[in-house]
Amino acid sequence: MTAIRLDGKLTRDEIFTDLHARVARLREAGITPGLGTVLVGDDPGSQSYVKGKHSDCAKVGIASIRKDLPADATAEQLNTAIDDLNADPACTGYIVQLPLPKHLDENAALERILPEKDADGLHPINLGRLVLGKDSTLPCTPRGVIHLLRRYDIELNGAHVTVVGRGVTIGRPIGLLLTRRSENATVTLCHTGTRDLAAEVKRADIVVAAAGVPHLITPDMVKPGAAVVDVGVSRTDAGLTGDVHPDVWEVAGAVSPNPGGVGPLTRAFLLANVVERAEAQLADREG
Ligand SMILES: Nc1nc(=O)c2c([nH]1)NC[C@@H]1CN(c3ccc(C(=O)N[C@@H](CCC(=O)O)C(=O)O)cc3)C=[N+]21
Repeated sequence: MTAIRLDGKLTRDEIFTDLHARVARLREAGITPGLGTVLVGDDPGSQSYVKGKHSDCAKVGIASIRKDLPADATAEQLNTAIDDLNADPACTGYIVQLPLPKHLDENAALERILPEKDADGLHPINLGRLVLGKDSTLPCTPRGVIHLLRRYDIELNGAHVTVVGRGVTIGRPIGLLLTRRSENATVTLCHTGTRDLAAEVKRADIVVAAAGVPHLITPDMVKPGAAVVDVGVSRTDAGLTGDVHPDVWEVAGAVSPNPGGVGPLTRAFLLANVVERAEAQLADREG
């Protein structure tokens, strides 16, 4: 038996079709959504992600603004780039690409972003609103995971989801989304301190692997028929390697591969957040 493939690229294309139409409507009303990116340094992974985000923008008609700083940029230079985007009316939403070089403070950078321009949904105000159950800009990768599962009719209501990894971009926030009444899942969050990872994964109807450890999830750990979403990615000598061992395809009912799974959806929901911010601006203007 081999698992069905949760196809992130196909699903991304569907989202782009919808966004393209919404962007056209905004432009007719005189608002062009604009995505800004702040990239510090020349890490090849980050360079390639940022490039991908700007080429996605071109596909759906969103303007894009790049601010690239050298690896030795000072906190003042970073603050200036953030303040410029906060003040720029052409930028309706933006991100500071993570990770930042070690000498810069990521939390300080995230907090400096105007919450209404936070395209990542990682500003403390937006994360706090999510905890409180208020409308907020949602983190892109968790949104992508949930959209992909729903797209392939994988039942979330009552499902047991085991999340592996406690990072701020996925592991921490995805539990907040999945345990809302609208998703109604039960979530176990595992990390490097988890005593028996295999047992926690084995009980899951859905496994979300976001640890960044190559092939951490092996077939013996997976309940037959479970859905496995591979979010973690590592750059190895052999190329990009996900957290899920390829033999898991023989046991699982559905697998979201990496690459080709959640990554394209992270980018799609980044654009969706930018479009939604611009739509909110339009509603304010007309309200
Ligand atoms: N402020 C911030 N926001 C982020 O959303 C953010 C970030 N920092 N830092 C790094 C991570 C990583 N991330 C990815 C986005 C797209 C792919 C993606 O599209 N991957 C393709 C392959 C692309 C390739 O080959 O490089 C795929 O999975 O098929 C992967 C990873 C966003 N991140």
